[in-house]
Amino acid sequence: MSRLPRLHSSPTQPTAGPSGPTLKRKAAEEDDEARDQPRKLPAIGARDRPSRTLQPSRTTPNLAKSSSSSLTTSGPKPAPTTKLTVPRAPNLTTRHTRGTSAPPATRPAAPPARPRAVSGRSGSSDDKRFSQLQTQLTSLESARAADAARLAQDMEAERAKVAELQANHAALSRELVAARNHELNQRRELVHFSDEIEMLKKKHAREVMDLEMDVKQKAREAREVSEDLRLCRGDLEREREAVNALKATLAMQSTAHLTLTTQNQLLQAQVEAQTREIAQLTAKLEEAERMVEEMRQEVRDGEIVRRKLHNMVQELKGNIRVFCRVRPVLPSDSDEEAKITFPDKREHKEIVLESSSESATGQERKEVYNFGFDKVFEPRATQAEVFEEISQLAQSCTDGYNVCIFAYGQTGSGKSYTMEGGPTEQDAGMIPRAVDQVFRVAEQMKSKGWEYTMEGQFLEIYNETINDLLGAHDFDKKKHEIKHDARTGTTRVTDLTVVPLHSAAQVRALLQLAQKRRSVAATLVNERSSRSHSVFTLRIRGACPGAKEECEGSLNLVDLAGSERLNVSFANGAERERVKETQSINKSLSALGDVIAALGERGAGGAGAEGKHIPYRNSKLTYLLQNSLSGNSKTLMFLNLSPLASHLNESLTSLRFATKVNNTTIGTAKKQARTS
Ligand SMILES: Nc1ncnc2c1ncn2[C@@H]1O[C@H](COP(=O)(O)OP(=O)(O)OP(=O)(O)O)[C@@H](O)[C@H]1O
Repeated sequence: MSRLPRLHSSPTQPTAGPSGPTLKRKAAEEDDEARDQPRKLPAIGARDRPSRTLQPSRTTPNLAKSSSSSLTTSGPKPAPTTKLTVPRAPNLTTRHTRGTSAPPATRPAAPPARPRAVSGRSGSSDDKRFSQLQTQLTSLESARAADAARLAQDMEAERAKVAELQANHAALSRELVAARNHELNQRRELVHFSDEIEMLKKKHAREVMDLEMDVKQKAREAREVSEDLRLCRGDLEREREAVNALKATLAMQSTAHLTLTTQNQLLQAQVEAQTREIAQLTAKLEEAERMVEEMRQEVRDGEIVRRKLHNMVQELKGNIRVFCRVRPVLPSDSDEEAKITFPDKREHKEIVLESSSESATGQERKEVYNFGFDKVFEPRATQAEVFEEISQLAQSCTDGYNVCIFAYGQTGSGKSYTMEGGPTEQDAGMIPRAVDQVFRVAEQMKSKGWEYTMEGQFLEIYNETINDLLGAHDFDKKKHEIKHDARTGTTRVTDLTVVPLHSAAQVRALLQLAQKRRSVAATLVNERSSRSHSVFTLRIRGACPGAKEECEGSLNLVDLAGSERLNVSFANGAERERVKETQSINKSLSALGDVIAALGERGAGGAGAEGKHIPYRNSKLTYLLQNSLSGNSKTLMFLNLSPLASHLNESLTSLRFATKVNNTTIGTAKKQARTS
């Protein structure tokens, strides 16, 4: 390893690297080069071994001296031989020796040939010259002989030197071989170290790479860790805040806990006191409950008594009662107002109509018609005031009685207004108010142990045909029949829609639906509501498990068709249809009159009164209302009157019919009640 710096610092050795030749290859190349140029090896060896220099022979200066002297005299001057070339010395010496010891035979013969050719051109000068040359030649020959002798001596000396040089050469060759071997070893070592260095470099590069990756990985991890640290710090900060908040809350809670503990102790003391109080109160409550039960029983007994008394009052009022109502003059009315007065300001039971006519003598004849009914309502009477008078009947209905309220009067006299009313709450008529009342009473009766279920149906009788106003089908499609149950005193109409009723609002919606269907069915010549009877029936079933009592009542609210007489003499076309309607209306209304008259006769007693036939079957209306008119019902008739003078005659006819009804006694209504 100590030699590594030298290898790196050498200018001839390229540094190892991925692009340049490797040290090993370089050494191999140098080795090959050395083999190709063996003469340079001593120089390499000399470089490796600087201390060893080649020593010149002791005889060399002599040789150089002799050669120089011989050349100076006999040929061109030889090149200086200060640098001794060891291998040539023997060859030179050998040639030199051969030249001197055995000179070629041709060389001495050449000079005589040239004088021969010259002597041919000039005689004496040539001879002279020839003799000079002969002289020179002789001197030269002698000089040459001397030189030869001297050269022979030199040769001997040179040979000795050559032998010495050869010995030196052999020694040097051995040294060279040793140097080569050494160099080879060095090269091997060099290659080995180069390989080692290469491996170390690769290992180092790998380690560096690994370390770099490690560094990157660590840097990444460090970044992640610092990010985590930052987040953790944030979390920590928040947690600290939360902990601080919790500490504050805890402090508050501790205070609150202390307060509550104190309060709790106080409350426990109170609870104990109250427990004692409760025990006392429980005893009192049990006593009170016992008393309540006793009072409930009293209420139930009182209710039975009230019903009996209520019924007695209704009976005293008469089973068919008649209320007369005169509508106000409307802005649309163009006719003169009739003279109608109401003299009974206290009980409101009288109505007086006055008419004036001219007698045959031209005198004014005044006629006064006085009528009395159960109640007479002036035009200014409100719907609420009218209903107040009939609310008792709605009460009877929940008590298990059949109640029938119908409106009678000519077209436009206010029947529909009285029964159904207008759109506002204030204008609501008898049907919605009666239904409200029934639901209200049913609710009140709950506290007395009564539970009610209700159902409703709505039909019209048009031209003696029953139509279902709550049905899903068109009018006049289904045939409906009226069925009476003599045993229960109830009436059913076949295939009629019966709707369970749960609230007064639902009943109002049903009434609106029915009204819409009637207006859809109306034509130009046929104001259907005026030309048909409509009957809304509310059936109520009540049960009082405590009293082991059940009851079933019904409320029939009837809006009759207009009762005016029509001149039918010359009817044709559309009028003929109207005549048919009027005839059927008249038929049913006169049938109603007949039924009431027959009932009156039977009620009045007399011969054959008991077995008097009541012609209920003469019209659909009377047959439907049979149970309501036969004494098994509390019946109320509204007589609606027009205030106009032009309607006076119709009003008088209606008043007479109503008086007949009012005077009729139809028997005593029976309560539809069962006890179990
Ligand atoms: N007491 C009243 N107060 C105010 N307006 C009334 C009163 N009675 C009736 N009317 C009005 O008189 C008009 C006719 O009344 P209504 O339609 O009730 O008569 P009707 O006898 O039912 O007629 P129809 O037989 O043709 O059905 C309606 O516009 C109604 O609002």
